[in-house]
Amino acid sequence: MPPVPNHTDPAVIRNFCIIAHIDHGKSTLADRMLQLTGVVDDRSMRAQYLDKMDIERERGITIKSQAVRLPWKDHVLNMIDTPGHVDFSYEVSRSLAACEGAILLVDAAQGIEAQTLANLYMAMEADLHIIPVLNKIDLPAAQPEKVAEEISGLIGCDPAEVLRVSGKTGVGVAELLDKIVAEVPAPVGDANAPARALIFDSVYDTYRGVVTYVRVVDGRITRREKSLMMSTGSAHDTLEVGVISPDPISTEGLGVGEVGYLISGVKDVRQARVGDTVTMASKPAPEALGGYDTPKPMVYSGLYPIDGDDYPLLRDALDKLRLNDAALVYEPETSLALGFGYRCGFLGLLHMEIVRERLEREFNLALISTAPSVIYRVEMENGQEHVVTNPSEYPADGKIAHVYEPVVRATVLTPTEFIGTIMELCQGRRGVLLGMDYLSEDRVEIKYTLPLGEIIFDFFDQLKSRTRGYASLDYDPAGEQESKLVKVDILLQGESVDAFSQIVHADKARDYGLMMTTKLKELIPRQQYEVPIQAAIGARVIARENIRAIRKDVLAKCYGGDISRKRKLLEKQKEGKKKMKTIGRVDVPQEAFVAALSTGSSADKPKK
Ligand SMILES: Nc1nc2c(ncn2[C@@H]2O[C@H](COP(=O)(O)OP(=O)(O)OP(=O)(O)O)[C@@H](O)[C@H]2O)c(=O)[nH]1
Repeated sequence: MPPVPNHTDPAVIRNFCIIAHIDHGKSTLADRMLQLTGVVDDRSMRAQYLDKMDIERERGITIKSQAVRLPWKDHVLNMIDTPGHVDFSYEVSRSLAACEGAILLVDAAQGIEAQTLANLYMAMEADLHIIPVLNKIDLPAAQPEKVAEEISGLIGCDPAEVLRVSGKTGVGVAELLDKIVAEVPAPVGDANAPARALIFDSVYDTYRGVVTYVRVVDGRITRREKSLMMSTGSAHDTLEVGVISPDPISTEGLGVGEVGYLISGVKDVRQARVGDTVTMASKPAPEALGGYDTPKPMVYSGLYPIDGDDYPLLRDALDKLRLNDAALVYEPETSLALGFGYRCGFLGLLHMEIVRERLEREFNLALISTAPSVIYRVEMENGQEHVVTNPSEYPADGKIAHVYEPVVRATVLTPTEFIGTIMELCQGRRGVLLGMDYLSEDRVEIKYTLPLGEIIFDFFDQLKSRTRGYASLDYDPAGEQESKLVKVDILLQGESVDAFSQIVHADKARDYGLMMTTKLKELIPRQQYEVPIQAAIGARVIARENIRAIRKDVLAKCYGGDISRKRKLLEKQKEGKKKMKTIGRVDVPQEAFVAALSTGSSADKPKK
């Protein structure tokens, strides 16, 4: 591996990122760049580099290099990775703020998709120089002419200017690197000013503590002095400063325009949050770099261990995850039906799924999660206001004046043949059409305002199945709207089961009630007496099912007077009952909760 030139002259630095829809080939192109610039040699590319990543992954240390330094013809290129999903859009915007240029990568066989647009708009807002690139031109299905036209329509360039590359074969990648040097502006900053560096990522590494990825804007970050986080005002020893290429290489410091990492005595990522500014404690900058924002949860759900004894384990696991996830919030919660658990707040559905999956996989926990809920704002007639993230906190009916729910502006990109079915889906979810734009003859961008609460169930799955996977979705928060919302309770033998309560639009209350009562009728085994299952809004019952009584005579088989056999059977029955939760007088098996609460929804999953 050639030595990494330790340039500090901003004139030779180019900071860029690659923005693309999922699967359009960002990682593959990045791999080719690593190879072509000699950062990873051809032989070790697969055999060593990626293998090492696997080991890292297994051991749970930092998996990805968030920013890689690539030497290219007397220049230093810093490639900065951006998280690709809407849940993390604040973090994307911070990564973009660390760059001067962006490669807009579009799969030549797929064309522009929803996240291509979302990321492009963010890059344009950050004033980045955009280099449009068509990828996968080696594919027989590639339609470079058509997609180049789409891109040119979007950003107003000449279709002939759109570079054509293949991340797979490496065609065009050297030209792309040359173009980055030629077109992306060099960073500018004041080398003599007090240091200011933007944190664009922060990860917890089991061995090294919090590793903070920074882009220096002014001055110099050095390892000899204490560093200071500007939003918290806390100073820490600077243990190590360096660049990544692709292994961490420690350096004396980082100057204007440079991108690298910083390790300080920070204990968890909340103390070194994405978007914060780092300065040097000896000569602190008077003003932070703009735009620091604390991530706000959008979706809440209760997480409960299936085995109540695992509650302390769940608490430890959440504490550990928090070291690495500044956006995760949680507080203890008790449910009559599910016992002790935590109410957790997430940035979105994908974030929620990732957290749950990590808890189950990394910490071996079996969990029940309650239906996701958005944040409702309830104004009472007496002027009081409640913020409700859990249906059980919803104020009792009667004195409610107004209820507000969060809405999003959603963009769906689709082949024109699916317009009808998509509109039907959005309308059914209380969507309001904002407009339609044709990207080409057969591809269209449809914009809707939709309540967030309508998207968090199975919207994405519905969209994918109705369009055979051809439509893509992206959405941004767009404030709140007043709606006619009600809380539907589910009662077993007159006893409300908090885990099943849900806040829904008044027009959909009956559907929800019917769905839950029918589902539960199937899931709850017959008891020794009749059990009514009711759905109710306040005292008004809107749906009802009955589980008929059965008297299961377990002793019937025990003819004769074999008393020990009788006892065994009775004990076995007692064992079985332990796995039941008792609601009032009704025994409900755990599986019934799990099954009744599973919505089958899943968000757009990134592969990484
Ligand atoms: N034929 C062909 N396939 C490619 C090319 N680039 C990427 N692929 C394939 O496309 C798929 C997605 O590529 P990735 O590089 O993982 O895509 P990505 O954009 O990084 O995906 P995310 O990380 O999930 O956003 C993989 O199966 C790649 O092998 C290319 O130039 N030609």
